[in-house]
Amino acid sequence: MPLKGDQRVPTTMAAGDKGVTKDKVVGTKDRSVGSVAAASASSSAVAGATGGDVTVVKSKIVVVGDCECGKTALIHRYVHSKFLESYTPTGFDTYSGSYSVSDSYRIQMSIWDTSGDTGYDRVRPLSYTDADLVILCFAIDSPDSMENVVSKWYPEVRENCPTQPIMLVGCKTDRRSEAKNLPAGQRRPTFVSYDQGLKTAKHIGALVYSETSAKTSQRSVNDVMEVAALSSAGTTNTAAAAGASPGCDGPSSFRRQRSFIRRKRFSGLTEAKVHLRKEAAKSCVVIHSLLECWKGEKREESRPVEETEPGHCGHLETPLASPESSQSFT
Ligand SMILES: Nc1nc2c(ncn2[C@@H]2O[C@H](COP(=O)(O)OP(=O)(O)OP(=O)(O)O)[C@@H](O)[C@H]2O)c(=O)[nH]1
Repeated sequence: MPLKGDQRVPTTMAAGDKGVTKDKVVGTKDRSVGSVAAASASSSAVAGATGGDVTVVKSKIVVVGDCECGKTALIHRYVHSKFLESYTPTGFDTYSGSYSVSDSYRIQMSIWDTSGDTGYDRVRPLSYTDADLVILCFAIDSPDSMENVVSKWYPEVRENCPTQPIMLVGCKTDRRSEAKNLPAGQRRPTFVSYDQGLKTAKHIGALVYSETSAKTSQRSVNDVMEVAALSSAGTTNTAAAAGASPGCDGPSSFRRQRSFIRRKRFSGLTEAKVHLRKEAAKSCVVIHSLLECWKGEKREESRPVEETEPGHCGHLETPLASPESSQSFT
């Protein structure tokens, strides 16, 4: 069954609101390559658009990591504010979320849940197409899943997303406290420590390292997704918006912002949020001016020929393309 298009996005939201559209918009367990490619094509809309006074930027976030490490539970908790106790192996699923940076700037996320199963190793790479950011997960109660971050996931991500930011997320932190209450004599599982996670994040050049519990901490999950939204919107989208306007030079502030996100390593989510919010506000201004510039050019282009080139046959004025159609320039 092919993946369907999305998506419902609220038109008004408080600034800084995580503003999630709590709809799982696509819920297939489709394993066919074709449907993934189709979805990829439809979600490659990463250009900026203005809807009324609100600048909407689309971003694609891909979530990867070992089987059962907690990817689906993390996304589900964010989108539906509920912990998913049961385990159902994922094929490919996409979810939508919307994050309001300010009253006039919204990031519309397409969140791609993938399977950690090796059976999907040849198909999964299709999910990375047009990704703006990758969330790489492991479970803190599974040292193997962290080893696989370095030996399997990082190489796969870099092969398919050579420059996109990566966030490293250690899932299931509640298991640490759970283990403290184990009856005496019962074997305590081996955990990945916070420092080990941080070290791995540095090793792979991740933007930030964070630990979450989809079971007990909505806040930790929201923080991760907020930083993901802000950093994803600061990378490819601004490039797409710049590309939407071939005649307008990409402003230097836009280039600075992209390189800032690619260079930056944050010590934690709080620091990441503060910096990324500032950068996001700047990028909103940049995107808005690029779109205005592009619209101006379209107006110019669509003037009847005789106005500018006497002697040629005139042509009918073509209607102004909607901002969304700027995607075709990306
Ligand atoms: N205690 C605890 N369990 C969790 C947490 N997150 C996920 N789980 C459980 O771990 C199991 C696997 O979680 P999923 O989120 O489905 O795993 P996944 O990474 O999406 O797995 P695949 O679809 O196979 O790639 C489920 O039974 C979840 O309930 C968590 O934060 N704490």
